[in-house]
Amino acid sequence: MQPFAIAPSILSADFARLGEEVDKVLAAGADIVHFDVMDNHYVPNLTIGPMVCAALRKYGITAPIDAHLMVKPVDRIIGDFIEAGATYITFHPEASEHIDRSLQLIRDGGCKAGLVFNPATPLDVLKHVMDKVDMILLMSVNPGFGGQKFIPHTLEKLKEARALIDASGREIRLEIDGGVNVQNIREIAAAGADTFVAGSAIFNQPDYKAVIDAMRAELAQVR
Ligand SMILES: O=C(CO)[C@H](O)[C@H](O)COP(=O)(O)O
Ligand SMILES: [Fe+2]
Repeated sequence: MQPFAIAPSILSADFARLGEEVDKVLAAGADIVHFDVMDNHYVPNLTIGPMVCAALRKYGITAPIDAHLMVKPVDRIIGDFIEAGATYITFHPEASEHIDRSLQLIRDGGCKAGLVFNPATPLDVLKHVMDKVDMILLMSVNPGFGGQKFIPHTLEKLKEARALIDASGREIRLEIDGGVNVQNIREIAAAGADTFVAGSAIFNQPDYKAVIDAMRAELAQVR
């Protein structure tokens, strides 16, 4: 199993001061920067794109950037995120005509590739592409907005994904995204997640370090 990682979603950061916000959350102990890309087509919201990812790299952010693409069709934008310095690039199977090809495009660009599953999307396709994924991201809300409530059914799905990862023997991160907070992170980790996206739970509080420390204290009770 991968070491636990906390990945603040900058969707809930102050976009007018984005560089400072990312610096601040990394100084507070975050491991990965979760970067939500929404296209007002695949999801009903519009956020940030590869130029902002490149700007964060230019500003000096060296931490891993986890680009969560909620974009359809996805293939055309993959190259832009590779160029922009993303570390992980994940996409939804519904947003790709050729899932294997999209994963290969990401890997050929030197990035880590991942698939994202909405709450009602089954994990079936995974068995055909397990050798090409470095991350499996389970959505615990319907994608499009921050600040939604965690869907409890996702805990069962996490156990299913954890079993598939363990059986594969590969080093694959199991990430959870949506409604994660200090109160539920321990149960989510116990169900098999190792990478925790949290947007509103961190950025809506004045002291990011206090939230991240509290999350780590919960995680320390799992392993
Ligand atoms: O992908 C997302 C929404 O589509 C976001 O990453 C997610 O919602 C994080 O926000 P919060 O922690 O506030 O739920
Ligand atoms: Fe996300």
